[in-house]
Amino acid sequence: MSSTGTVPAVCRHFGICGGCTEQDVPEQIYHAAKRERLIEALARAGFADAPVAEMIAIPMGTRRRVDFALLRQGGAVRLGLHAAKSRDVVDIAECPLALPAIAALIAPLRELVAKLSGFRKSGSVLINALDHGLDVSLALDGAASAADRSWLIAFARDHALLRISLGDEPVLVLREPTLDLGGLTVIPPPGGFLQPTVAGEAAIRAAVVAGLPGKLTRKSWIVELYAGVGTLTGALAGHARVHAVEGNKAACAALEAGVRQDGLAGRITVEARDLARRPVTVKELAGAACVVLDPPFDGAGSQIGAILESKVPRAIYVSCNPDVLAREAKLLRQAGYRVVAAAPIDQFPASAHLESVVVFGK
Ligand SMILES: C[S@@+](CC[C@H](N)C(=O)[O-])C[C@H]1O[C@@H](n2cnc3c(N)ncnc32)[C@H](O)[C@@H]1O
Repeated sequence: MSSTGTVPAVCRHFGICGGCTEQDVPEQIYHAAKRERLIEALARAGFADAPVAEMIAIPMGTRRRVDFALLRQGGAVRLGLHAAKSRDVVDIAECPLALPAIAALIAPLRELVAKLSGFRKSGSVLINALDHGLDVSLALDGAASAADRSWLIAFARDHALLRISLGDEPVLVLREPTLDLGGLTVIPPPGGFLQPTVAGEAAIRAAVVAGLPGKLTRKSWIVELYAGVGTLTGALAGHARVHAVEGNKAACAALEAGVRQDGLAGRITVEARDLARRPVTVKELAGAACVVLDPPFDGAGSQIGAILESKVPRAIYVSCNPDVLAREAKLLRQAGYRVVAAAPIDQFPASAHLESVVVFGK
């Protein structure tokens, strides 16, 4: 999207920080250009007249997952996002994209990591806002000392965090870090993947549920691929039985525990599986009413083949990469699918990134 520079950017770091490259584009032009990216991706796949809905807008100040980079340079610590197309860390004083509670931690976190002997030169700090507060996980490039752990504990108490962790190891849990995923409550692993905004997540969920086949019965079942911690799983289970497949073991364990805790074991089965190395097969897909897939940025790759060969009448594709979507949608068209609905969602406000949900039917 080309910047027109006709509205003032809201952040003082605009133009340097690589996070929000489109802040100065007037809203209407920005939303139209993003929707156009989905129209264009589907046209490239051979769906020239795909029914693409209006853009679902997400406001600034709502991002609930932020991964800040850390760099120690001389005596100072830089904390922020990378500069555009660079490994340089832009030291930030504000982040209007993030939830205010996350932005308020920027300065205190910088002070905290400066004191840590386990932080030598580079690292990162991932903040997830969950139902009742913030979950913070630090990745450092050295071994944390006992004193470092004491600093982390004091920081978590001072800022009333839910949990503070070193990588995936919790150092202190002050309150159960729960997350309501619309029909299922889970405790995500430290730093685990979450959709970046709550409103965007709800929009994805609504578009996926709206795309389900009309004639589902209690006995129908859905195969959900790349399920994460279950962002869509609980909502899907309200309509059919779900077999949820995910490659990250910690995410699977979180989802499985949530399913048991919420008494959904009769509706949802969970499988830890690397879909790149061991895709779900045509045989395993046989009889499913629908396959829902939400692959990582580089797409479903080798998993697509079995979907193409299967007789699954409906495939709902959640995408964060329009170029890969174009490639994989073309294969779906060649296998006899048409586009039933397509929804662009501004899950990454003020950036060129686009999230979309495309419903394919045979
Ligand atoms: C875009 S996220 C979507 C997660 C979930 N549907 C959500 O909305 O939160 C992609 C998911 O794919 C998983 N993943 C990546 N590569 C995978 C693979 N080879 N096999 C299985 N899962 C994989 C990631 O762990 C991540 O949970």
